[in-house]
Amino acid sequence: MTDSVQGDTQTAAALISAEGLGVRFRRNRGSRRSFKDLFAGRARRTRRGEFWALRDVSFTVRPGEAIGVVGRNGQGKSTLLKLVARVLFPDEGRVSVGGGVAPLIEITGGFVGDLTVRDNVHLTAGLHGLTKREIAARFDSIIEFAGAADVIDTPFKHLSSGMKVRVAFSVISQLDEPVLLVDEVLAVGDKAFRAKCYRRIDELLAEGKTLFLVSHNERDLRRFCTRGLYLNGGRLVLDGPIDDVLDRYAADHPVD
Ligand SMILES: Nc1ncnc2c1ncn2[C@@H]1O[C@H](COP(=O)(O)OP(=O)(O)OP(=O)(O)O)[C@@H](O)[C@H]1O
Repeated sequence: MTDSVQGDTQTAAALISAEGLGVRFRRNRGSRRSFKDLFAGRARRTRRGEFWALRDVSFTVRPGEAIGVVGRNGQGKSTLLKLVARVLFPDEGRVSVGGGVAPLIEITGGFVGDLTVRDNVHLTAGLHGLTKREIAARFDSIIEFAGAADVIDTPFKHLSSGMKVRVAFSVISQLDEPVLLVDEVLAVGDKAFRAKCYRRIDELLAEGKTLFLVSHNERDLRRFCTRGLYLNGGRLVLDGPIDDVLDRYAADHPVD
C-alpha cells in the first residue's frame, strides 16, 4: 500500500495526475510461467511470459514540484518516466499531463543517429513547438552550452556518449516545456559538465518548472528534490518528502 504524505496535492491544481498505472511487458518469448503464477488467482495471472513492470501506481504532482524517483535496478523508474513523457502507453490506468514534457530519458532518445547535431537540434526543438525564429535565436547558446561547436555537422551517431548527453541536455533544457524529465543520463557527463547541468537545473526550478529526476545518487536527489517516489517491484511503496523516502530506501536496502 502507498503511504502518502502529500495531502496538500489534493487541494492545489494538479499538473500531472496518474491513476492506477500498470504496464505489462513480455519477458521473452517461450519463457515459462513461474511456479508461483500457477497458484495465483485467475485475475492476477498474466499471460505466458508477461510481467507487470508497474502496477497500481497513483500520484498527483503540482506545478513546480521536484520529484526524485528511487528504487533498485529494474523496479520501474524509467518505465514511469516514459509514461509521463507519453512515449509509452499504460496497459491499465491513466496519466494526464497538463503541459508539454521535455524528456532526457535515454541517451539517444529522440535524436536521429544519421542526422547531424545541427539538424537534430532543429528537429527536437521544432517537435517541442519552437518556431524557426526561436530555434535560430537559441541555436548558438545550445551549441555553446554543450561545447559542441566542433561537431555541429557531425552525424549524431558518431558522437561520444558523453557528447551525446551534452547535446541532448543542452537542447532539452532550453525548450519551453513546463515539465523536465531527467533519467540518470547525467552520470555520463564529465565533472565540469555535470556542474553546469546542475546550475541549469537550479535555474529551471527557480523558473517554476516541474522536475522528475531518476538517480541512484543520494546527494543529487537531496539537492534538487523535495519529494520522492519509491518504486519496488513496480509498486509505489512510498510517496513522501525526499529525506523520508531516501531513509526508507536505505533501511530496506542496506549497503552491506
Ligand atoms: N520494452 C521492454 N520489454 C520488456 N521488458 C522491459 C521493457 N522495458 C523495460 N522492461 C523491464 O521492465 C522492468 C522495469 O524496467 P525499468 O527500466 O523501468 O527499471 P528501472 O527502475 O528504471 O531500472 P534501472 O535503475 O536499472 O534503470 C525491468 O525488469 C525491465 O527489464
